[in-house]
Amino acid sequence: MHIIDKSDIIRWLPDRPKDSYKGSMGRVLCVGGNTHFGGAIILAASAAVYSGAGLTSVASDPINLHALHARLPEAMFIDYQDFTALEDAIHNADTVLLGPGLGRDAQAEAIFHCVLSAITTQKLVLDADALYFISQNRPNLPQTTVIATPHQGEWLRLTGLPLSESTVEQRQQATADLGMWVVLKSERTEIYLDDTVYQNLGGNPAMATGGMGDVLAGMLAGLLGQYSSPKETVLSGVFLHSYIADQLALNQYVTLPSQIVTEIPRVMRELLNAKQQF
Ligand SMILES: NC(=O)C1=CN([C@@H]2O[C@H](COP(=O)(O)OP(=O)(O)OC[C@H]3O[C@@H](n4cnc5c(N)ncnc54)[C@H](O)[C@@H]3O)[C@@H](O)[C@H]2O)[C@@H](O)CC1
Ligand SMILES: Nc1ncnc2c1ncn2[C@@H]1O[C@H](COP(=O)(O)OP(=O)(O)O)[C@@H](O)[C@H]1O
Ligand SMILES: [Mg+2]
Repeated sequence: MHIIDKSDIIRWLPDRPKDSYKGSMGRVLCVGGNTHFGGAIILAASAAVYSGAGLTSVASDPINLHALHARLPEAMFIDYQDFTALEDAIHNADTVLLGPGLGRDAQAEAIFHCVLSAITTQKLVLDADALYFISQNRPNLPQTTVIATPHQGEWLRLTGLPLSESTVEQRQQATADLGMWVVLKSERTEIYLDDTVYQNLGGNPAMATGGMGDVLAGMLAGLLGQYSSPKETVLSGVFLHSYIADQLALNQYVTLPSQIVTEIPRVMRELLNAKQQF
């Protein structure tokens, strides 16, 4: 197992080209947020915007529209019950995040299948309730980069393998069977990328707050349109999320997911400055 190394993260961090414009910095669509869990998709979309995505849209229940725009006017909005609009939005995106706050009812299941069928070349990040539907249905996945971000409960539901009673080799085989890259979240998050397994040593108990995983999923989606290598993006997103949380925890008993979000641009700039000094 490889350990994620800060010097690699710094080396991989992309410098925004001089001729960057919003359409070249990643077009992200975040799908989720039912009538109960709007906060989950708002946090994820905020993380995508603050990670530098050029254009971010949210497909969600209309009840979340005003809350989203009050916190994140940068995001565009689609009613996720309108499947024509949803499919159009997917085709206009280069990365889709599906799952935070989606719920598990019949409407959520229909949206889940609509998104899976509409994906063509878009990279796909699956989190939360999208992973529930994967574990229930085992649908065919699109032939594109698919990244799942389960916590231990979601992992157990997906694979039947308890984290504490399985080996890395068993987990590697399980991710190969799933046909996705897997970010298996814990206090020592493991990242399964084809034949290579990485471990992230960052992170701390001040992160144990609802919404923390939604922010990670949004960061991954936001970064995917900016890096040239999806593997380097996943490793960088996991590292940055915990690195920011560790900085905040030096002075705070608990680190709120929304505080991680607002720190992302500053910390990315800090690491880019370190890169430019070499
Ligand atoms: N502000 C919001 O709107 C939030 C909404 N959320 C949404 O709430 C819905 C349900 O998410 P849950 O994660 O609770 O659903 P799950 O039911 O998938 O996971 C919780 C279950 O997993 C078990 N578990 C075992 N190890 C765990 C671990 N290390 N971490 C977490 N759980 C572990 C728990 O005991 C529990 O039974 C999702 O749609 C999610 O996106 C959450 O993201 C929290 C914030
Ligand atoms: N004690 C801890 N040490 C390190 N990281 C933690 C700890 N508790 C939570 N985290 C991190 O917080 C995130 C929690 O994700 P998740 O359970 O999906 O949250 P939510 O669904 O509430 O958004 C993961 O990235 C996990 O690694
Ligand atoms: Mg979660």
